[in-house]
Amino acid sequence: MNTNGHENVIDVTDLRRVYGGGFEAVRGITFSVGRGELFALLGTNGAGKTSTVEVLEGLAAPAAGRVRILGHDPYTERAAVRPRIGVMLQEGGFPSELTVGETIRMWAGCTSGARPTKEALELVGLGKRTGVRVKQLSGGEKRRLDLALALLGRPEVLFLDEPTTGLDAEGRQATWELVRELRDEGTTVLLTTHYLEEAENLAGRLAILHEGRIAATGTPAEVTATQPSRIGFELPEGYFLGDLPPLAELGVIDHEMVGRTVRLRTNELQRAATGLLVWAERTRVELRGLDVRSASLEEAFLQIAREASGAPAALDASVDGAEPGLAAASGTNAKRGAVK
Ligand SMILES: Nc1ncnc2c1ncn2[C@@H]1O[C@H](COP(=O)(O)OP(=O)(O)OP(=O)(O)O)[C@@H](O)[C@H]1O
Repeated sequence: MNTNGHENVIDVTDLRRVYGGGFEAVRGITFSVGRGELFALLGTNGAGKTSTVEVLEGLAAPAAGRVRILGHDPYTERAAVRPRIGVMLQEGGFPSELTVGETIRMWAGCTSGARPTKEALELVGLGKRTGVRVKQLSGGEKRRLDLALALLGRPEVLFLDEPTTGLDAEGRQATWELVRELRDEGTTVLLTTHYLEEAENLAGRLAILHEGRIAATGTPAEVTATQPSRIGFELPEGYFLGDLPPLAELGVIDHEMVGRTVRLRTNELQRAATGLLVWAERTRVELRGLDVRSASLEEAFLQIAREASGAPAALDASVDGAEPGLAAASGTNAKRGAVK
């Protein structure tokens, strides 16, 4: 049971995974997912997402720690767990000479309580492709066939490893819609993705993995709230940073000025924005290009990954859309200061 009194369908405690040769890809992670929740695992390439999910799916044993899926050990009690879960691997391997219809019928033959194959294919938008050989499907269509196979057994728990990679925008939206419907029907979903927008749209909670450890976890709003908000504007000609109200008093934690563009970071967005606007009003100046924004999940992700690697925070990430760190690394004419 979790703290809300709901049954934990996925329970992971101090999980470690070590590959032959001794490389520790997962270094002690703990999280749980309640029934009907959609939990996203995010992380940079090689962070350990697939290594984690494979253990949860019962495909590999943990080196240490405890994993329970629906109350069972997915590795040693595979027979109890497998019929109740659906797995969409990152790379599904289908016999390429079979047609879509033959593939799903073959799968249905091995699945207890399978949905009608026509229904599963229609759910993923492949209803009209039954006669097509798998080798003739596009990459996105293959991903959708993978999803149809994962859904076939009406799973209580669905593992989706990068389900929308290779899908066009329309296919991605359709998959999101389907995943939302499944979640609303009570399916518990564990999703790994590189699309932060996908996690922001679908996940009730998420964890950001970095080098085998959880660097941040919570609801998307909680994770983004850990990152400072940003304000950017053009300082009018004839004005200098020193003409602004004392930035520390506005709750600004650091700032930089590149040309006439001022960028600030703050954990007190309303106070900082109000202070600046009151100053501008009193001084009768216009703050051109004023841009006030909370961190997005993407910014939070990039910043958390940077911090976890020991790199300094980037000031200019959201104001002009540059990749965080680029200006900090190369901005020779940038004046930058931490606000004491
Ligand atoms: N079979 C293996 N043997 C040795 N090391 C491996 C093996 N599989 C993965 N690794 C290593 O484990 C680490 C985690 O890999 P994993 O595939 O879990 O990351 P990921 O977060 O899923 O990455 P991606 O986003 O690129 O899919 C990486 O450093 C990877 O090189």
